[in-house]
Amino acid sequence: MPQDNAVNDATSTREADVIVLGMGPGGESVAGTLADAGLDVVGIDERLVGGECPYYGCIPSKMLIRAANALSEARRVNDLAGSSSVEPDLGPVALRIREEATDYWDDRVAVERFESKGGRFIRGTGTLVGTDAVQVGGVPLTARKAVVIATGTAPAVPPIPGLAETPFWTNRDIFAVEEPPRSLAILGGGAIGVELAQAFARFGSEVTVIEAADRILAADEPEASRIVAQALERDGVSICAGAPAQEVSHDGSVFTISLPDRMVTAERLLVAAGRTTRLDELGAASIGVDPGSRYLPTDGTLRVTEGVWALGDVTGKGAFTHMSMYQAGIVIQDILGQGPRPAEYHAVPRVTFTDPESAAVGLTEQQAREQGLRLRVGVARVPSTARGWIHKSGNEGVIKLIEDADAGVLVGATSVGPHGGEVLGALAVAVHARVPVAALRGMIWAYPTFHRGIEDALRHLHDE
Ligand SMILES: Cc1cc2nc3c(=O)[nH]c(=O)nc-3n(C[C@H](O)[C@H](O)[C@H](O)COP(=O)(O)OP(=O)(O)OC[C@H]3O[C@@H](n4cnc5c(N)ncnc54)[C@H](O)[C@@H]3O)c2cc1C
Ligand SMILES: NC(=O)c1ccc[n+]([C@@H]2O[C@H](COP(=O)([O-])OP(=O)(O)OC[C@H]3O[C@@H](n4cnc5c(N)ncnc54)[C@H](O)[C@@H]3O)[C@@H](O)[C@H]2O)c1
Repeated sequence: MPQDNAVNDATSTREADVIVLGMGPGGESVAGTLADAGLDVVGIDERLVGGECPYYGCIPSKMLIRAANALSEARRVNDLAGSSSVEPDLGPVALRIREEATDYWDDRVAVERFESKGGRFIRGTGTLVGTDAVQVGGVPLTARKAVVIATGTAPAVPPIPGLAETPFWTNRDIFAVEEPPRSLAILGGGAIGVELAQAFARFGSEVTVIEAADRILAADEPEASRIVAQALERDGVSICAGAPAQEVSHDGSVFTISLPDRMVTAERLLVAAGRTTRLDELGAASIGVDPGSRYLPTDGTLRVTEGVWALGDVTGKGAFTHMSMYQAGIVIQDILGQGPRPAEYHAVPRVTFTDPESAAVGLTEQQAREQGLRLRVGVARVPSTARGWIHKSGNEGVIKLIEDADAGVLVGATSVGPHGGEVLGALAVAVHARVPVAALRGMIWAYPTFHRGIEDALRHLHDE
C-alpha cells in the first residue's frame, strides 16, 4: 500500500468547497463528479482510493468465484458430457487479482484520475472536528459548501477470548493468498463467509464455516439458506451453525476454535463476522451524532445535518457497492442544487455469488409479516421448471415471491439458482416499480429461460 502522506500539496490551501472523507466507490464518485463540475474538492483516504470493493471485496472475490465455478462446471462434464478430470491451481486467478484487479494493491491510477479532474487528494486518517471541518495529519481543513462522509466499514473482530492474539485473516488479507490453505476455518456464515467457503473448497481447501445463528445467510429466506448450505456441503464444506465461537488459540501453526460442542482446527482462520463503522474514532460527536451509534443517520437526500452528507456502508442502508453508488448520485445532485428524488429503500437488490447464486430484493416473508401485511406467497422450485430440468447438474434453486395481497404488488422476492442474480433483474423491476401482479401474470415469459420460473411462482401465489 502507498505510504501515508498527509502533509502534501493538497493541504496547501486549507479550505475547499467540498471535503470527501473516504474514497471508496461512493466517495470517489462524489469527489470526481463534483471536481469535474468545477468545485474545489479535497478527497481523503487512509488506505486506497476505490475502497473495499476493488482491492479487498467485490472484484477480487468475484474473480476468485469465477475461477472456482469454472472448476465446478468442468467437474459437471462427468454428469453431462463425457469425462473430465480437473487439477485446481489458484495461481492464475491469484495473479489476475494482483495484476488486473488490484494493480498489486496500488491506487496510483485512481488517484491520478481524481487529480486530473482538479481534485486534491490527501492520504491519511481524517477526523471530523465540526460540521464544516475535518482534521487530517494534524492539519485542519474547512469546507465552504459540504462535508461528505463515505468512510465505509472495516472488518469487525468479535471479542472472543484469545482471537485478537492470533494471526487470523480478514477480507483485507485473503485475496493476497497465492496457494489455498490446506484447511480454512471461517468465522461467520454471512455473504463473505459463504462465498469464500465455497470458492476455497473448490480449490481444494478443507473448509469449516462457524456461524453463531442457527443457519448460514440468516438474513435471507430460510429456503435460500437451506439450498446454499446443501450446495456448500456438496463441495465438502462443513457447516457448524448455532455455534458461537467461545475461544480461539493458535499454537504457531494451527488454529483451534472452541465451539459449545466441539473443537475445530485449521491451518488458517478467516474472520468474516460482520463489519464496524468506528464512528467514535471518526469524531461523530462533533457533528451531533451519538458516537455509540452503529450508523450515521441520514434523511432522504443523505444529509446528516446542515452541510454534512453521508453515503455508503456507513449509512446502514445495505452494505453494497450499488447502494453506495446510488446514494452518491443523490448526494451529487443535492450538493449541485439539482433537487434529487429522495432515496427509496423498498427494493434493495442483493446477490450472494455462491453456486447457485442467492439473490433477493425487498422484504423477506418474515419482514413482511412483521409489517402486518396480508400476504400471498408463491414458490417455484427451479429443478421443476422447464429450464431447470434441462439444466440438470447444478440446477438447485427456488423462486419465492411475497405479495402484499391488499395492494396486489410484490413487496419481496428471492431467486436462488443458476444465474439467480440475473433472474433477480425482472423481480427487482417488479418490486421497485410496484408492477401489479395482474400485469406480471399477463406477461409473455420467454421459454425456456430461468426467469420463466417467475411465471410458475406467480401461478403458485396463495394466501398465507
Ligand atoms: C469480501 C467482500 C465482498 C464483497 N462483495 C460485494 C459484491 O459482490 N457486491 C456488492 O455490491 N458489494 C460487495 N461488498 C461490499 C462492498 O465492498 C461495500 O459495500 C462497498 O465497498 C462500500 O462502499 P463505501 O463507498 O461505503 O466505502 P468503502 O468501500 O468501505 O470505502 C471507504 C473508504 O474510506 C476510507 N476511510 C475510512 N475511514 C477513514 C478515515 N477516518 N479517514 C480517511 N479514510 C477513511 C477507507 O480506507 C476506504 O477506502 C463486498 C465486501 C467484501 C468485504
Ligand atoms: N455479494 C455481495 O453483495 C456481498 C459479498 C460479501 C459481502 N457483502 C457485504 O459485506 C457485508 C459484510 O459481510 P459479512 O459476511 O462479514 O457480514 P454479515 O453480517 O453478512 O455476516 C456475518 C455473520 O457472522 C456471524 N457472526 C458474528 N459473530 C460471530 C461469532 N462470534 N461466531 C460465529 N458467527 C458470528 C453473524 O451471525 C453473521 O451471520 C455484508 O453484509 C454484505 O452487505 C456483500
